[in-house]
Amino acid sequence: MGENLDHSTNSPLPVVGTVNDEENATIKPQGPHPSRQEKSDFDSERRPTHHLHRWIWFITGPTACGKTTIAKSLASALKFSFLEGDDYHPKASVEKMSRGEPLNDEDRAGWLQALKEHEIAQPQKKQTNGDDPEGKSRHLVTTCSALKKHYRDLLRQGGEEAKDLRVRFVFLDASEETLTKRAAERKGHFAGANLVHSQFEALERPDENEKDVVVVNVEGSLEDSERQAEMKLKEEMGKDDGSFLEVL
Ligand SMILES: Nc1ncnc2c1ncn2[C@@H]1O[C@H](COP(=O)(O)OP(=O)(O)OP(=O)(O)O)[C@@H](O)[C@H]1O
Ligand SMILES: O=C(O)[C@H](O)[C@@H](O)[C@H](O)[C@H](O)CO
Repeated sequence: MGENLDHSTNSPLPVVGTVNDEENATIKPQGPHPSRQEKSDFDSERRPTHHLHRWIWFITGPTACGKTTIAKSLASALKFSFLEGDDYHPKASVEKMSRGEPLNDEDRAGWLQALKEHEIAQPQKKQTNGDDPEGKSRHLVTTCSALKKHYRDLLRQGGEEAKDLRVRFVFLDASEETLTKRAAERKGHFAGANLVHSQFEALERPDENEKDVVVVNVEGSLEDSERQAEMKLKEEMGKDDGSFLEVL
């Protein structure tokens, strides 16, 4: 788990980087969107407007639902930047969760605000001609449990304030029993199985009015969950403007 920042010292936000190791460097998006012409047909005059949008996907759900695992897989597959939302929890919150004690709204307020501000502050990647010299996409996949609707509303607000942003959510859906088992089997994570029940007590599942939430059932294999999530993200981004976003 990455370094946890203590917001009282206003420490700098963690550097956003891409999950970009050798093995992933060769991963290409799963081919152009069916309606998409070959990249060679897309020169600057005809490039669709969707390049103007910045996408931020929040991978959400209770502890051990797979936010970090699936977010990293998505960032690799889409060549988006990855951000571990847990790194924004102040040290006191991490210690509290390590003891199996649930966070409350007050504990989460500063954390969510920091994530919201990062959404807006995310450095705008200069529009290039399709090369990506820095290897860092301006599009982001980030983890955030976002257990309650008003937490999600705060993050949505960040998107509205930033104007060029498309903020979307993936809710990783599994039973309390499954997540308790996974949390117990997980090694080296500050949150254990003793935190899972309180997560479900706090959880407000996204309702049918939250149209910007994609639900992924993660009861099956990890590979199946990752495949489902990638397919649903691409479908959602393609719907936005008729063609799958050319990710850098
Ligand atoms: N279908 C699945 N989807 C996601 N994770 C799975 C699946 N099957 C098994 N796992 C395992 O469950 C664990 C999920 O842990 P992970 O740290 O990614 O969850 P998380 O939601 O980020 O947790 P936290 O919120 O506590 O940081 C991993 O060890 C992962 O390998
Ligand atoms: O809102 C919360 O209570 C926390 O963000 C947890 O849901 C996270 O998942 C954390 O990583 C602990 O596992």
